[in-house]
Amino acid sequence: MAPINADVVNGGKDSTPPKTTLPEVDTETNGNKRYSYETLVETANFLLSRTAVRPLIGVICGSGMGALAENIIDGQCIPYEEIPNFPTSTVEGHHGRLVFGHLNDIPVVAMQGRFHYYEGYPLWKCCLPVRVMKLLGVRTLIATNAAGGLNPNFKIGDLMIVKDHINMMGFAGNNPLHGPNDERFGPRFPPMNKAYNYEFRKIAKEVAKELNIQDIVREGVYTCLGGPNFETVAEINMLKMVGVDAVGMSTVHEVITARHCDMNVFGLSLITNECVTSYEHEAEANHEEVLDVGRMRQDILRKFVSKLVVKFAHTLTRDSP
Ligand SMILES: O=P(O)(O)O[C@H]1O[C@H](CO)[C@@H](O)[C@H]1O
Ligand SMILES: Nc1nc2[nH]cnc2c(=O)[nH]1
Repeated sequence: MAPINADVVNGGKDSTPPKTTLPEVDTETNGNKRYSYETLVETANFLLSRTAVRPLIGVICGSGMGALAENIIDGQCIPYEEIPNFPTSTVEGHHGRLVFGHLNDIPVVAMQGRFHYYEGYPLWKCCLPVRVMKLLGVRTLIATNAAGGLNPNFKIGDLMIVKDHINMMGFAGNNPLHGPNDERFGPRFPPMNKAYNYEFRKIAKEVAKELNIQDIVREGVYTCLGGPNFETVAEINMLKMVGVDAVGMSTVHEVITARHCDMNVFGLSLITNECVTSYEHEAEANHEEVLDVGRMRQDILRKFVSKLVVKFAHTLTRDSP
């Protein structure tokens, strides 16, 4: 085989470097300059000028779970493209807008579309909306997601109350709080042993009974991997060994960011597929199936989350001075 001729690769005899189509980036930040507290205040002020709603609870809608925001009365939608400093959604099943309004009379803001690491955003940027919510006055975050089930007792379509998470990406040093810390958001070393509010988890189990959906409501440990590929058989078997019940590509970093700035957190996974644990298994995970299960469960999810919002808001009123 003839050797590769660098001149030909470079487009001829000209020794000037070839033109690249890649944008120039700041290599240290991969083109993603961190935003200061003041910049996020500007973003929050922009939103406050666009809506009269002053949300107490924020909801992040998982893949295919955007219908959660459809119960919002007087919903006022603001596309991410219009919001200063906001990233944009690139994943199917994520609308890409904030919806402000009322769920059962409780002022809320919902993200119809979240940001994932695999879209090319650093973790701090995936979590920027959480900090903006905090600046808007949000005190409780409900983070929902679609996830693959590892627990053999889980079925497709089950809802898993997140009891805890394992920050796999954090084990490798990739954390939304990596970098300089601004104490106005929270402390340098935030504790994480109470990440998912215990009282909220109890309330959610009671509400599940009231709605007679207790048979499909489970509780377990979630982990987030970077994605975008689904897992290998060996990876799933390893995750099972360390106690993971459901795996996805989101939520963990949002929860860390929310807890850092002292928000209360409730996490809910919709089990959209069974994770494959054997090489004989024919089926493969796919995003279409994930979205289909979201559609299948949308009515139940809407009822469940609307009721939770009211109960969670009451705990806030009770705690307020
Ligand atoms: O976590 P959410 O956004 O619900 O989405 C989950 O579903 C997608 C894969 O189908 C991934 O983005 C995974 O994270
Ligand atoms: N990583 C991961 N994310 C998911 N999102 C929905 N299902 C899955 C899954 O099986 N694995």
